[in-house]
Amino acid sequence: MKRLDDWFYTPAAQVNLDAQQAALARQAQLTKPHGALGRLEDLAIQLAGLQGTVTPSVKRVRIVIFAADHGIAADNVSAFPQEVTAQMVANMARGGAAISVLARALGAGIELIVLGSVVPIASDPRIRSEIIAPSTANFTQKAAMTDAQLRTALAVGRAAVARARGGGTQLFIGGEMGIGNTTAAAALACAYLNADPAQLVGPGTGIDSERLAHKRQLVAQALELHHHQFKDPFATLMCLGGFEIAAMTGAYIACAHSRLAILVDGFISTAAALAAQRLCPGIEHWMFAAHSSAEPGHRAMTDALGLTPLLDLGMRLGEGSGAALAVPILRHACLLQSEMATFAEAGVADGQ
Ligand SMILES: Cc1cc2ncn([C@H]3O[C@H](COP(=O)(O)O)[C@@H](O)[C@H]3O)c2cc1C
Ligand SMILES: O=C(O)c1cccnc1
Repeated sequence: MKRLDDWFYTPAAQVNLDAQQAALARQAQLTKPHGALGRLEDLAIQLAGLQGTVTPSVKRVRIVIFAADHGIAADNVSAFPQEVTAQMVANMARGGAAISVLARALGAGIELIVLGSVVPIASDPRIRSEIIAPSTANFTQKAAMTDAQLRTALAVGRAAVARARGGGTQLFIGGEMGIGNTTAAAALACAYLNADPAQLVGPGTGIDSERLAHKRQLVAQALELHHHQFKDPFATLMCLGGFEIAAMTGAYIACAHSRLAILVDGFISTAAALAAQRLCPGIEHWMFAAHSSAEPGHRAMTDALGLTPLLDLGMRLGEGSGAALAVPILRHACLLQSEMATFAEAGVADGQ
């Protein structure tokens, strides 16, 4: 049952406009032609507004990976078998996944949370088990999850942000692992954007054109089955989402409530961001889009959120990997804002 006083409907915190204004003024005094640092200037100014300081910092980065299996995987929508979700979580715990390498290189903290797995995950202190069910239901037949399951998933994300906040995190990255989740993400994108599966459903891990046509057909079938729910963003997420997508949605909303900047990764993360924006208005001001995913349909979502991706490396991995690669850009934007000399300090003549 929808209750408007539920925490996830609370609008995002207001950005600190005074800090943003002060950062803008400082940019004009730094020893460079006005605007010469391009988007790095905008990033520093936005971060100043989010962190409430003229000298923002994103030294302390937290990456939280949410993993879960999907009922829709039974319909052959991925190039890989469903067991890969659990196998990749184990790989992440051992430090061998792409995101493990990137997190190490950044000195970023990483947390692994499993919300649903068809393969039992061995007890491992590096993996947090928040199992809701082995997988979501197949959304071509019924709602992917129940109201209670969605609330639990959202709360798992919120709790992860509370732990990150407690550790002094300055930038939050959500990553995901879940075979079949590009189908769920595409279905969500179609529902929230009222778009055609032909435009937004793509090959994910790399299926051929015949299976892609089948994947589009399944999404169209799910949209037909659940369309009467699409006026309600919560019910839309319940019908079409995944546990990991919903947890990421909850995490993003908690960031926007607790004044924590969000770096959004690729296709699946952006679907979670879109869900978050429909539940929690204004959250897009707390977000940066890290990169353009090669998955077609990503662009429609970043456009709808009003976000311009920082990188375009042709990546289509997920795990938070594209976001990790964009961290140095944000870090350097902050360092330039904080450490460059002003014209007055350096004795350099200012321009007009
Ligand atoms: C080895 C491997 C590592 C991954 N890391 C992220 N994904 C990505 O691929 C999956 C989504 O694609 P689809 O919808 O086609 O299944 C997700 O788990 C996503 O994070 C991976 C996929 C595989 C196979
Ligand atoms: O951009 C992503 O997040 C993505 C794209 C394809 C497969 N897995 C993840």
